[in-house]
Amino acid sequence: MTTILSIRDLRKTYGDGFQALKGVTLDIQQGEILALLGPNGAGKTTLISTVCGITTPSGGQVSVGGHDIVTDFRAARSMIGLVPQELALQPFETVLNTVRFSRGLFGRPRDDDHIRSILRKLSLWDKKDNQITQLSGGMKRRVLIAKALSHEPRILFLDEPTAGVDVDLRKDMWETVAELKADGVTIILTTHYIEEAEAIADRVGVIAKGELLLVQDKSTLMAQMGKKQIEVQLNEPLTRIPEALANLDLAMGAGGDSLIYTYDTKAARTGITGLLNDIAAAGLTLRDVQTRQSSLEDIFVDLLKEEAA
Ligand SMILES: Nc1ncnc2c1ncn2[C@@H]1O[C@H](COP(=O)(O)OP(=O)(O)OP(=O)(O)O)[C@@H](O)[C@H]1O
Repeated sequence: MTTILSIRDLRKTYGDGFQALKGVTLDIQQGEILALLGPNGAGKTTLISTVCGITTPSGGQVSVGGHDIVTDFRAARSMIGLVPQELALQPFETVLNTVRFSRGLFGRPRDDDHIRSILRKLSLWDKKDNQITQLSGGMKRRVLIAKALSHEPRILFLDEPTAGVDVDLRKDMWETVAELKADGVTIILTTHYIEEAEAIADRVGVIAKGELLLVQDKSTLMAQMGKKQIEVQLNEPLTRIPEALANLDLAMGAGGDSLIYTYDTKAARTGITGLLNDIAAAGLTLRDVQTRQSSLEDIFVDLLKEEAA
């Protein structure tokens, strides 16, 4: 694996003294999709803006394809495409000219074949002569992506690509991101939507109050999510777990009137049938059974709670 973006101890203190980034360290591998999750004000946009040179870092280093974003800014920036949160577009310009113009801003020679292929990929070719103002919100978002891809960047930043977007359009956007990845583009996106991270990311990072709390493979996180608990409520409270159930790795609920069994939802055998049989064989009778599943959302909320404590 090749590291395409390396962020080391990145700090940002705004002019009013507010510390928006408190030493973020992160390596991004070529071709991966990383989703950055975090509550409002966590520092996600600041992180992206700093890497893209819109905001100056207060400390730390960032290099893009080996180019330092401060001392070798042009080379670093030319490798990056940025899709901002706001729909900042010239309303009366045509789609084609808007995207062509963006490429020119990076000093790249005109290449209509490349622009055509981007517009085709983003299903915008039919609209190439339309003014931006004639497009739907979803199409405008696609134009922002086309602009960001116009100069052939290797890394694409998407800042909340589906904020306020309906479900169909969100799924559409996920497909577009998957196609870009298939073309070898590295993608870093910020999102408030946990299901978005679940749907498209290879890795998930959680950021809060300017600190990166966790970065992990999505599959590892999903394995954590895959845990489910079954709580068996008993008619008679226990003082201790009966000997006959000792090999089941059970926990006793508060007050001793329930037994809690944790299992992996993805396992071929969950062991629930055996559990219920063994409980009956131990002479215990059930009053009720409840199941609980921990989700990425639970993990996320717990992390933020720990951080606040
Ligand atoms: N120019 C600025 N001057 C002072 N503080 C700022 C400035 N820009 C952002 N901040 C503060 O820095 C913090 C991080 O903001 P940022 O926009 O990076 O968060 P975010 O994670 O992208 O949030 P959201 O999810 O709401 O977009 C916030 O508390 C914000 O108020």
